[in-house]
Amino acid sequence: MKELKKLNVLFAKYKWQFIGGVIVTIISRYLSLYLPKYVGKIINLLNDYDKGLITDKEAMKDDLVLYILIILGSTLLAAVLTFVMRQLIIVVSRHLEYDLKNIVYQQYQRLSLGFYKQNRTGDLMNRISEDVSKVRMYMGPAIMYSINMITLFAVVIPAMIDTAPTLAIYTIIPLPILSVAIYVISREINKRATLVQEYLSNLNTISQEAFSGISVIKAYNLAPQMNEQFTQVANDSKDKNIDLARIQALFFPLMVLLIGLSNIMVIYIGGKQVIDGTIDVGTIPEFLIYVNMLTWPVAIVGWVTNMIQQAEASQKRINEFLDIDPAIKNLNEAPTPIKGNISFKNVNFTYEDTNIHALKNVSFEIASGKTLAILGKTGSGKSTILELIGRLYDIDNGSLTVDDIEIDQLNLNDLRNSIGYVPQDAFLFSDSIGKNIAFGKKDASQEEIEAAAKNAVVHKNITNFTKGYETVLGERGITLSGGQKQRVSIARAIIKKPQILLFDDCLSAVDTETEEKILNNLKKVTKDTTTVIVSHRVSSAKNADQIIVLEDGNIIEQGNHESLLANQGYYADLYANQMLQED
Ligand SMILES: Nc1ncnc2c1ncn2[C@@H]1O[C@H](COP(=O)(O)OP(=O)(O)OP(=O)(O)O)[C@@H](O)[C@H]1O
Repeated sequence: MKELKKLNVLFAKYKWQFIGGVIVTIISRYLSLYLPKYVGKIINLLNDYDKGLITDKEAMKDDLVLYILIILGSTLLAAVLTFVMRQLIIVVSRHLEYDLKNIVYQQYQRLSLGFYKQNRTGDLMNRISEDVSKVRMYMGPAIMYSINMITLFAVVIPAMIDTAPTLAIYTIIPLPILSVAIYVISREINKRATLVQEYLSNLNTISQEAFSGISVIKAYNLAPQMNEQFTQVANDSKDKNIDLARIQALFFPLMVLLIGLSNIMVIYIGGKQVIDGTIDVGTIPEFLIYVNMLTWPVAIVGWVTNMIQQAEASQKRINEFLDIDPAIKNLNEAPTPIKGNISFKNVNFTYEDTNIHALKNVSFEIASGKTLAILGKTGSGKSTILELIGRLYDIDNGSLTVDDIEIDQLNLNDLRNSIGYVPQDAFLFSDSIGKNIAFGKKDASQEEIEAAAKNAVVHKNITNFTKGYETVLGERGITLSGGQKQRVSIARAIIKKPQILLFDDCLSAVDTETEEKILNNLKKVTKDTTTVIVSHRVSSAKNADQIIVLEDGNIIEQGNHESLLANQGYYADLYANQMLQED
């Protein structure tokens, strides 16, 4: 229960509903005692009449009607209260589930990029859906059934002992056996159900990958292999389902058997006691009802125990994420407006998970409003520089300042708000193109959206679609070409009019002519914006105020187009090669 303690804060928020739920449960269980008591009385009355002990038939009839009305009234009231109990406790559990999901989601948003690189999306999704659902089972049904069972025991057992103590002991004996048996079975059911779940998720992964990669599958004629793989996993999944069905099939017969045994015990022992004259005949039906009232809650003890164990395991997984301190924290809540002077002095950076020393003693400066281009072979550390400017990671040592303030001393929100970032692989949401562009600026008008699209040279492509800016992208919407995606992503960044623009090789999928147009437009609209362009193409870099060339995390060349050409190094070679290709 250690892990579940974390939920107490949440429970406290709804304590009155809980207390109400407990009170209502106690009253409703108390009312349910009237049924067995009065059934017993009715049988005794009829028995007395049968033996000729009652002579006033009319008075007896009146008593019978009264008893039946009492049974009806108490049962009805108990039913209404049971409904209220469910309303209180189960509704609270849904509120708690909602609160918990929000807490987990907010924590996800706080966590740094490194966390997402280390954890699989499926796992993140599972903790917020599957695990939270299992915890809800503890917060709702498990607690409700436990309260129900405890109160039922507290009222029924004293009533039984009060009526017939010996018979009560014999009747109660088989119940713990039932409880243990159900516990063992439901544990096995859970084990098998978990396996079924795992196989189902394998099946989902295979089908999802087959659908997403359908073009590769068709091009390589891999359909038969995929079929075979799918059939294999589907077969395993079916076997696991059958295993589960087998054990589930045991559950109810076992319950019926044990209830039957308890009933026989009541009739056998009770019958003997009636013959001995120690109890009335009406006590037998009264006890039969008690047994049936107690069986379900007792059976449920095993089930509830399992539910709590599962919730404990799930909450442990949730806590693992909740307890993580984000690697990147905002150390300054005071506003720090950003102008965009960026300076790297002997910056070193190593990726913790791979231990790759991605930047080695990197130094350069960009004045506000100037453009820096970064070139270099793949894996040389270009994107890493952009990630450090966006403070997605903190540097190991050296100094990285923006407007002469160490980057970690800036208000993180101000820093991020001042940056327009276009990643290497443009990610667009399954929403309209217009909304995807406006994502960079919440209150953007249609004119602003179109102006950004025009500057990113994608406006014409968009207006060619039948629905224009309303065209929905994503799984069920249309898919844009690589170059179109990149340009929509650029429009999203520039609509924000940021102080710093970071372009991570985001012109790679557009032809050089369009690239030229975009860069010229950018020059006009981002006059005061510090721009960093990562590229493999000299054409993207040649007009920059400053160019650096990286190799294996080191700056090997630094200057502008002319000085680097004169240098006759990597840049000059690259330029010569690329000019040759264009010719
Ligand atoms: N999140 C990460 N975790 C661990 N290592 C990483 C991570 N991102 C990049 N690296 C490693 O750091 C080095 C520099 O990567 P970076 O992405 O900065 O290169 P790049 O110059 O932008 O390459 P490309 O031109 O292919 O995009 C590479 O060796 C890469 O494998």
